[in-house]
Amino acid sequence: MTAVLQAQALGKKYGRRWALTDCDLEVPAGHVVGLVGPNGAGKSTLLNLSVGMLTPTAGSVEVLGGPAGAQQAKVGYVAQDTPTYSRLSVADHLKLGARLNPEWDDSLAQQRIQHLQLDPKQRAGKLSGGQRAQLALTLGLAKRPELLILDEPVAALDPLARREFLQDLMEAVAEQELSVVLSSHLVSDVERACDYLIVLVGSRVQVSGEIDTLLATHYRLVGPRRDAKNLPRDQHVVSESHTDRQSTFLIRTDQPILDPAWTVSQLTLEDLVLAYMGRTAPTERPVLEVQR
Ligand SMILES: Nc1ncnc2c1ncn2[C@@H]1O[C@H](COP(=O)(O)OP(=O)(O)OP(=O)(O)O)[C@@H](O)[C@H]1O
Repeated sequence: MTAVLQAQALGKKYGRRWALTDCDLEVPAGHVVGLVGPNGAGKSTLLNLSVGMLTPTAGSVEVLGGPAGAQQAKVGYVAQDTPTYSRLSVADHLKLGARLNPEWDDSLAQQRIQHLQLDPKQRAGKLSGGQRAQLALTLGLAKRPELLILDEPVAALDPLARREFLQDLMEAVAEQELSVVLSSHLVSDVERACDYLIVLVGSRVQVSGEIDTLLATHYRLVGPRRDAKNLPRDQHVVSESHTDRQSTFLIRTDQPILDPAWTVSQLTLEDLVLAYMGRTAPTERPVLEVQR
């Protein structure tokens, strides 16, 4: 199956600073992908490279099997600042969407606008931030793309609207041949809506994969103090902490854990994300919001 997003040694530099480095990804179709990471991690940079709005400094990125930027009819993109035309009304935006997009689903767009109780005559510039975000998301969905890329789509929405929107997304993925990549600061949103995870910290992908597989291959080990170098070779340490007598490791392994000295437990998604987020140097330790 064609990867919806494939990056090889992808990098982007602004001036002297790398915003994204050595990024290798192969995201299969049919997923809702959660791209998480702290402020400044490189999420928007990766998404902008994926839609061809930025050109790579190093490596390459392909979307739906073709060069990024050459797939505009098949890719919907809602940027972080949910761009709309402030002087155009809600209805004008839908007309524009219909004119620009060959697969435009006008009944979906009209139904959503009605459900959201947006006044079609209202100018976008007079909408609240959340309403503007909803309008931008409606345009993205009604385009009927194969891949929908959303940069912090729900940040401006209230909790109920956020939940409903994520639900809509999951339904759209189940019903249509749609894949979604969305960035978020909120593990709870990822937990609710996503089945594939990419953790990006300090311009590097720390981990990526199907969430079920990631959860099935990560463990917390608690037991008598031990040095990480004495663990079996298949056990990759994600994080570790020690007291005088006890060690706690978060590890990744495909193999069973046979050592009876360990108390072994599964990780939650939040544990897993935070463990990878904590792998940067303490001075640049990121903060991830965990909201319920
Ligand atoms: N146009 C630009 N010029 C210079 N530096 C930039 C530019 N855009 C982004 N950066 C820098 O690149 C790094 C990654 O930024 P990016 O916007 O991709 O992060 P992000 O993970 O999306 O952050 P946030 O969660 O705050 O939106 C940051 O250090 C940022 O300051």
